[in-house]
Amino acid sequence: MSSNNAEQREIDAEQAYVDAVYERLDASAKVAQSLVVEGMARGHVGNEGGLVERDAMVYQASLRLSALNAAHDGLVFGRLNMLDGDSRYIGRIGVRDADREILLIDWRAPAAAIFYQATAQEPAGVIRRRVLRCANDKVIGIEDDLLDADNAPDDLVVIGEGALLASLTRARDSSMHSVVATIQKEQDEAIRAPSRGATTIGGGPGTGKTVVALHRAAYLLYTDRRRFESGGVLVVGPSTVFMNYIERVLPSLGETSVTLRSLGEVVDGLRAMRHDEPIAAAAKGSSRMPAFLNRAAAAPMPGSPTEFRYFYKDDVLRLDADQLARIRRNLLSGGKRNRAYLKAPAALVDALWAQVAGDRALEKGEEEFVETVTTDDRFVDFVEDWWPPVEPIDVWRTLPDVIDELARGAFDAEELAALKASWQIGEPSIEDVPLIDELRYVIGEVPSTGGDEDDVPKQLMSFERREREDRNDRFRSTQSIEDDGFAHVLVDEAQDLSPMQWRMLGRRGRYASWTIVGDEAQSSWPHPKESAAARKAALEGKPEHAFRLSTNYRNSAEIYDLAAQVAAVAVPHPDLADAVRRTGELPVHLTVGATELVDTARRSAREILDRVEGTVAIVAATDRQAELAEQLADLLEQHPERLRLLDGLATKGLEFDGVVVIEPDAITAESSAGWRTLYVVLTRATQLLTTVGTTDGWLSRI
Ligand SMILES: Nc1ncnc2c1ncn2[C@@H]1O[C@H](COP(=O)(O)OP(=O)(O)OP(=O)(O)O)[C@@H](O)[C@H]1O
Repeated sequence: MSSNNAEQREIDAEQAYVDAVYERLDASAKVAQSLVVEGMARGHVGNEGGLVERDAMVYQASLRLSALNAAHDGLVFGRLNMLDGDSRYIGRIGVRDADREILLIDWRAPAAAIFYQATAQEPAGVIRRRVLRCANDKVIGIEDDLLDADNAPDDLVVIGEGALLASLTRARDSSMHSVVATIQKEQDEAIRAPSRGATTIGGGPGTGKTVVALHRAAYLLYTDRRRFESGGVLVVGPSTVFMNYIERVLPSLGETSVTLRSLGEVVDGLRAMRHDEPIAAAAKGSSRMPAFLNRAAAAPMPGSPTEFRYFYKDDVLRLDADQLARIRRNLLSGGKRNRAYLKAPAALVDALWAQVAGDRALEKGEEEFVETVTTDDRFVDFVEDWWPPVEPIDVWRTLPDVIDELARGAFDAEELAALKASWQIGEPSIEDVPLIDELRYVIGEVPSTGGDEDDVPKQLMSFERREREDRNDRFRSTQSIEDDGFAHVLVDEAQDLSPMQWRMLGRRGRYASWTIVGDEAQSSWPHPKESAAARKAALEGKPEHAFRLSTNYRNSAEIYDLAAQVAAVAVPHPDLADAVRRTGELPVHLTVGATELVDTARRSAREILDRVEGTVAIVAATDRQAELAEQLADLLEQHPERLRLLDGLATKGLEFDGVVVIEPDAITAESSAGWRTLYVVLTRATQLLTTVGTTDGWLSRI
């Protein structure tokens, strides 16, 4: 019997089992579907109890339905043949038969753990570990690991060369996939670590930090669904390109309830896509920012009135600039600016009443005075102009005008110029988002006029302001600050977070457990010490548990050997990984004249596109992007799905079968983190790497 025949027979046998599992999955989906329909019908009962019950039922059934649908592809992926003769099938979610007997064990269940932890040295009762490769619901291949040859029955068939290698050599497409079938032991330990404090996952490029962290999120949801689903799991990554790249992993593990945000989208209502140039970016991220923002948040809005006059009976009452400033200080000393919204009229009326001297007015008493003033349009208009409820974005817009006065020397001339220039653009950048968030917290929210403000006189409680029509609705925060907290915060590429970004995430994870993923050697943040302090503050004494992943599953050993030399220039003690896959393809460097640069890069990209099946990136410094996009438009248009042009920072966390780097020396020169960025860029390639430059200074330094 040929080995092909043996494999086909095994596939057919496995298919029969897989079919039975799908039948049960379909039956469960039908039940969930009919629960949704039934729940909807209950709403028609007409009483409130019926509605609550319906909502709960529809919600639960819909969740189950979306989990069942999401886990459909490749539902069954593993089988363990045990020493006692039993078989256990492992899948993306758990499935039972009509008698509640287990057909498929959820990969996160304790009974599935040995699928990942058993080794030939310690088989833990497992004889053969089998990975089923499926396309949709069809088994198309099998990869076996024989873990306990001594105890294997004679007729046990063993197919393939091991699942991991088979999966690593597969072509990359534009999104990350789950690795649930081939999780390695050290990765499994990080995935299943208890959810306490902060779990850090470190290790060099391509060691699976991202994919492991995502599987960990799915694991936590499985182990304590109530806590993490109701409290929320927030996954934060560097860019929208990166979020698009990873977005399919969790749904494919049956988890659809996780909030995925890039750093420019962490704050509700904001969606920033653009990075600032390095000087402005570093200044905005710096821990020198909060003090300035505090002052900016307290300052009057430009154009607010500096005087108020009011005629009452025989008196001319006047609040001049000094008096208004004093009232302002008092209001701010009592708390956040918007929180004082209801208190401002009372403070003003008090100050006015103190000036009343005329007999007619005094006779009528304070109550009538308050009534008269607070219902007078002139007063209402004044308060509206002097103490409007402010949106953080409105204060953010004032920053270029107030920074000279309010930063009090915290930034040097070069930084001030860069900050002002960036703010002139008018749209918030990714680096502005934490600033707006900071302002949001400093300014606070306008209290509801529910009537629980203690010391506000009755008349003032009903003091009504007119809605200002000119407000910029686009960036208005949609949720209240209280809604920001999550039960778990997962941060990827954490080595790049600025102090301000740590503060922004810290506010969302005060009561959360954390998973923090990073590799210092890949950092593009210029001031690591400042960031470390902000990280510590964000985690507020939570205990940390560190895991380190050691094997590079992405790069060929040939590519990683070169990249590791760049890492050694980039940082003193890089955390290097072991790349285990040799391809025989050495990286290529071409030195050419300036006029040939683009054509050579185009030719190299074309060659690589012909040689690999999957995706290819052309990477160049940020300031060449626009020009190259035009020059390479023909090629990019020919391969919209496979080819991308990116700058160094935008490649963070991504991977491609082939990479062409244009002018590596321009990338190292781009910022103080340039060498680390080049290290990131070189470690994106799984198979082929070509660098093209008019100089090769970087090669002579390594
Ligand atoms: N156990 C595994 N089985 C199969 N593939 C794996 C496994 N672990 C990691 N990989 C693959 O290795 C590649 C790198 O993984 P990932 O992007 O998570 O690494 P990383 O450590 O976050 O990298 P970087 O720090 O460079 O961003 C991905 O294609 C991932 O699917």
